Amino acid sequence: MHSTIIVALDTRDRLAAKSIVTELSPHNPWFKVGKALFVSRGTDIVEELMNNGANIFLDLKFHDIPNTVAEAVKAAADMGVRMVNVHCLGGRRMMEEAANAVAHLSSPPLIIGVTVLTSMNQRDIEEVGITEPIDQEVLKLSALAKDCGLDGVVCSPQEIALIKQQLGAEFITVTPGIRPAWSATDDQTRITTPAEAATLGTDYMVIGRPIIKHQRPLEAYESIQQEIQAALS
Ligand SMILES: O=c1ccn([C@@H]2O[C@H](COP(=O)(O)O)[C@@H](O)[C@H]2O)c(=O)[nH]1
Repeated sequence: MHSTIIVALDTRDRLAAKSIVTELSPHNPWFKVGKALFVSRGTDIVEELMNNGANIFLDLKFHDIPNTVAEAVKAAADMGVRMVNVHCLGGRRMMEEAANAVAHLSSPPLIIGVTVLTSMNQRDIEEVGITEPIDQEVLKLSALAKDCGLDGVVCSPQEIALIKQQLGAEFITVTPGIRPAWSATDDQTRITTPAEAATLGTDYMVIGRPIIKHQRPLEAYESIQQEIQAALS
């Protein structure tokens, strides 16, 4: 069992992003480029990071009509990113076209479906019309994503066990909502510690503020890595 840390580069500042990448370079982690960095720095920053050898998760959470999402996924694959995501709520045809868009490639990016955002609690989802218990909604969307040919889902670490039990260990879980005991919860609600997420068997942990807002990002990263190793040993 192995859990890969993906560091979320949630900044609009190219130099700040580069400084974190350089500081963490001894560990060669994966990096996530999301909306803030991509909207301000575009494909240039992605290419720059990949030229330095980084594995990139392009977290733009595509949610649109099937043709538009398929074209966006193709563009992400052309860039050479290792992982890209779409919203499961885009539905079956959208997810199938996203998966089919890269199926012919020899090394396609992983296509991951976003289930229910880790910032949302039961009340939040009820307000937007979802009445199921949150874990059942996540499982339902995950099963649909798998049926459509996606490689895995973004979910809370609290839902890893349910997804792995019901959909198989090979179906990938990518889990934000990771908070070491020493860090603030921020806007996340469905959280666990890195040790708990590792024990539950997550494949990728997405961690942003606990590392990038820490006074010493390398120290934070190494402390989390040690916590994970201790949990798995
Ligand atoms: O459900 C989701 C989907 C994506 N995210 C993203 O993960 C990181 C988490 O950052 P933290 O600072 O560790 O909270 C962030 O980029 C989100 O956009 C998520 O949190 N939840």
